[in-house]
Amino acid sequence: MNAPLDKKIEQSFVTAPHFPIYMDYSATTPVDPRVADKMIPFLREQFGNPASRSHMYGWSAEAAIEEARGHVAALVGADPREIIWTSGATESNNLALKGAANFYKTKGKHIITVKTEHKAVLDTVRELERQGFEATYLEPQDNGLITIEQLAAAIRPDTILVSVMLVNNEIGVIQPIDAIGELCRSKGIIFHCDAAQATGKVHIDLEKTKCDLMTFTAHKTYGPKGVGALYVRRKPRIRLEAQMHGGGHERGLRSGTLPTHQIAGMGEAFRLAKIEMDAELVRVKALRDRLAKGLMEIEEVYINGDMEHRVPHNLNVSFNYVEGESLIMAIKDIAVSSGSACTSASLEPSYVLRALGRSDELAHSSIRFTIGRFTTEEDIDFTIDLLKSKVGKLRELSPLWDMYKDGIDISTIQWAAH
Ligand SMILES: Cc1ncc(COP(=O)(O)O)c(C=O)c1O
Repeated sequence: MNAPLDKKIEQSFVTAPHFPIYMDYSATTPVDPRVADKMIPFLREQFGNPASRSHMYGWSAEAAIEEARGHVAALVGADPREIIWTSGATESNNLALKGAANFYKTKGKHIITVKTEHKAVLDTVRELERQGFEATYLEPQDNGLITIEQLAAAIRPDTILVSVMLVNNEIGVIQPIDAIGELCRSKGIIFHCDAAQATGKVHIDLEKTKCDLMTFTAHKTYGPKGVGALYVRRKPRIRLEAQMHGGGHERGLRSGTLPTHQIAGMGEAFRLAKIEMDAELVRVKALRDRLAKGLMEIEEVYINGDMEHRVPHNLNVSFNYVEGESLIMAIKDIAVSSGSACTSASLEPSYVLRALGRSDELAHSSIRFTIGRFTTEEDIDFTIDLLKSKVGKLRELSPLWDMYKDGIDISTIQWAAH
């Protein structure tokens, strides 16, 4: 099942003598060529260590880093001094959650998060539980969203930290972070938000939104992999316990020599996102609507997650009466994800779709289409035609589909146990 990667690539070339159409933008985005151009000088001439204070090499690297910090801050309405560089969203989530929990543990030991968060939050909270913290995992409604009433009901006198993501990586739904922020602030609780999937897709204004810690990563917004940032609010001031010790970089919060080329790339990616976001949202929404309309022409197709409170880049669809693995194999001409890419090594149905109340069968037969800056109308039309044809063919082989067509209610059948 888990063939080595070179074998998988080789096999995929056998069936598809070209790279498939990329529809997996939530796993990672291509690096925008303008971003790559911005990075190159820092790998060549301007290779200095930004912490070198005594010569031009260091100064020019430091200037690039501060410029990039300004671009990241500007996209989200923050002060540049509130941006701490990290290696990506996983590290930012770890620093935010472990850092805040440990700094404020004398105030209380209760943390609230949501069952549909990314593993970088869930596993970090689990680790904190092992260290003696207590956690509540909110169950989303069947549209993938939590309500403010649910959160209010879960808050206890010893709650110190709430972590709710902005945009879900599997279903693209947008959680109500303004209301969450208001509630947390009124109760004196720290609010962390994983916004890895949100930058360039949702307007973020941290001057207005009462969020204390926010996670970013470059590689979901046309920047390079391996670089991210954590927003740490200054007013009111949020304190963290550092998780990485060493040279005292980033005001002691995250030691380690800064990767200038990566950071310059993230800055450029976020600068472009700010300029181009509004036009891009309109274009991507038109593409997503075209895709949704085309796929809904197929019988027994269900969209997962709320369609209104959702980024236009995501369409997560369950194809009933089709075996998920067979479907993925049949549509190798497009690069998509079944559930989250981060968990696709396992064949477990997506925990996010399960949390929405989808049956294992429907969760298994779901495909996440995620599109973006370089997706074209031709890509969308190709995808619709491919899905129509392959779903039809797979259903021709399916006894369950025959039964459904004969009007038999499959849920009433008593299957023999093996
Ligand atoms: C919501 C969310 N959080 C965190 C991560 C991890 O990000 P990174 O790859 O930058 O560590 C991802 C990426 O899959 C994500 O989608």
